[in-house]
Amino acid sequence: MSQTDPRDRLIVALDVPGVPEAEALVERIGDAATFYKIGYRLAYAGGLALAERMIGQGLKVFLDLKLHDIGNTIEEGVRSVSALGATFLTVHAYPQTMRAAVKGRGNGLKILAVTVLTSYDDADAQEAGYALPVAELVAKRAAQAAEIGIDGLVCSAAEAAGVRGLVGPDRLIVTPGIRPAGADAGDQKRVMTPGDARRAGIDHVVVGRPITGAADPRAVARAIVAEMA
Ligand SMILES: O=C(O)c1cc(=O)[nH]c(=O)n1[C@@H]1O[C@H](COP(=O)(O)O)[C@@H](O)[C@H]1O
Repeated sequence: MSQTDPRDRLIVALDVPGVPEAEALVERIGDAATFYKIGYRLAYAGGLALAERMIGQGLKVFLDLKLHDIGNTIEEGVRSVSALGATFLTVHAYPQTMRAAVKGRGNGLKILAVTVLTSYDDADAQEAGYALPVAELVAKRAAQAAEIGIDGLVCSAAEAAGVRGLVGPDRLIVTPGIRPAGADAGDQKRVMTPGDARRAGIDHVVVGRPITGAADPRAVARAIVAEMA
């Protein structure tokens, strides 16, 4: 699949309980999507072996493991993940963690740093002990990530334009919290439509429930790709 295939802009979050459900969903979506995200729920239920099978079939896989640990553990863990052949892996955007992840990456794996989760607003950041408002915390972490040599950033689309200014044109910006107009936001607090996200200069959007919970996931995936074309 070429880097310029417009379908690659959509990453479908396979937030389903197990491998049979994930395989059924990938089958139903068919050629409407090329890129899938496997997070905790599926990774700890056979999802890593599934990831290798999907990669073998020519699909791209984003392993959303959001790693965060002491440097040595991160470096060696990222080395293990590199062998799986995934395209993206997430780590939390703490400087020690990001430096170690960059050291351990190989085999074409790109490291994405999660700045501030899209379910957080300023009150949530304050509750977690951060003095900075979310926008400033995102900016600080994005600047640190760029300096460390991280491949891309995960942030909300609302922050994408500011992050682009900080990290330059070569780093990837990947945004969850994307909702087609009229879709339920669920627990996401900083949301944007696919079209607006594209206009904000993001490289990939991550969409879960609006596709996985749809009566026709393939049609929703197609519509999202078309909205970003
Ligand atoms: O790293 C992520 O993918 C991520 C970061 C973040 O800040 N917010 C966020 O929602 N995500 C993930 O993006 C997906 C969004 O799913 P939906 O809200 O169902 O579209 C979920 O798999 C989340 O784990």
